[in-house]
Amino acid sequence: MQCGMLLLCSRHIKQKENDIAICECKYKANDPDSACGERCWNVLTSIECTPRYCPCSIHCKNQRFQKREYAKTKLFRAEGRGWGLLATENIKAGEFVMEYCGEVISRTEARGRSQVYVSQGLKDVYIIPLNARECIDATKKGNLARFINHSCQPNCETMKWSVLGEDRVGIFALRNISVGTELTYSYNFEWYSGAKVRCLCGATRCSGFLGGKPCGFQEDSFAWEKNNERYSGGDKPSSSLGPKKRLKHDHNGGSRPLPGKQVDAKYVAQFLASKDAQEEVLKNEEERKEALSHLASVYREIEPAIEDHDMYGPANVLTDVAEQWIGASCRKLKAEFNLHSSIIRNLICPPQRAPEDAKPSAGDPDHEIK
Ligand SMILES: C[S@@+](CC[C@H](N)C(=O)[O-])C[C@H]1O[C@@H](n2cnc3c(N)ncnc32)[C@H](O)[C@@H]1O
Repeated sequence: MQCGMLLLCSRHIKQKENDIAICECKYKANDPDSACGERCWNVLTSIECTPRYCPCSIHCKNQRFQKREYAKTKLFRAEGRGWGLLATENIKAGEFVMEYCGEVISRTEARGRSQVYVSQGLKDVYIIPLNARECIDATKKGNLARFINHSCQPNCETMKWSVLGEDRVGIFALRNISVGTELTYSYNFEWYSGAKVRCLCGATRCSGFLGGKPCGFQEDSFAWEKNNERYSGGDKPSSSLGPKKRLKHDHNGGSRPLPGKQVDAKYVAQFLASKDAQEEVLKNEEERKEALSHLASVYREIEPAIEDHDMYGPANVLTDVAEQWIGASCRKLKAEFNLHSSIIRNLICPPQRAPEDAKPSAGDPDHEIK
């Protein structure tokens, strides 16, 4: 199997000078936030400043991955969940907790490895997605972040950052975390495991199992193992906790389900009185189909970026990708609106009717054309 690089090591690819993002911050001694704080353009776009290029030089605060500015933590035995990680200092909301380190491998490699791990009887899963093409595997090589357990109501989250031109994943506090609290984040991404693991996070709104999102190679079945409460061995989950259906790739190539309820325009058109009205509705239906197929082709093009968005939030979607998606979505919505409004308009207020049809039958005020 081909093995990728290890994030624990410092640098692998030399970043091209042209690709270095340089912010416009100016260090002011009386304003600590001036040196690459929350207002820094790089911070806002989840990019770490590059040493020697940052205008704030040694004062730059936006090199947390590079300088390993981790929160203080310690391992503890988490009941029923193996090892876990505790905060040994107060951590403020938004603070960087630590990087998720491990081997960077392709998604194909991750699938292969996960099958090998399952066959070797390894129960704990340490593979998380890095971007649309790669994963981080901390099974054999990693840092303390590999011990952070899942919670359905987590106090931390994962976020993708660009560090010296490479994607890296960090754990960040979602809220203020006081000393002695267990650190958790949601494993709500592709679940690289052979079995669904019963969640013991104890949250009131616990989803029941680890790994919320369906993953290409994962079977839609539970591996019921005896005498192991962590692996769905005990009482069976209620149907609401049952396996989620995997999203199938639809005919349009998108892995997203398209809207369920659709008007059957051809069927509706036959009830319209005038030929003009029928033609208008059918023309709008054609435009709606075109817009839908355009949206599907845009989706195919930008699928990797959309997947990144799902994993790490809107901050990671490039502007041109977002614009393409919004443009195609708006076109589809507009076409749908035109279709629906033409149907309603032509049903309620037909443009013209033949004189015979238009004549209300005597003594029947309900049939009067308004
Ligand atoms: C990244 S490891 C976390 C560290 C792990 N507890 C250990 O001892 O090495 C992920 C594994 O921990 C266990 N785990 C994490 N969160 C859990 C939870 N909420 N309920 C049950 N098991 C959990 C599962 O076995 C999962 O595959």
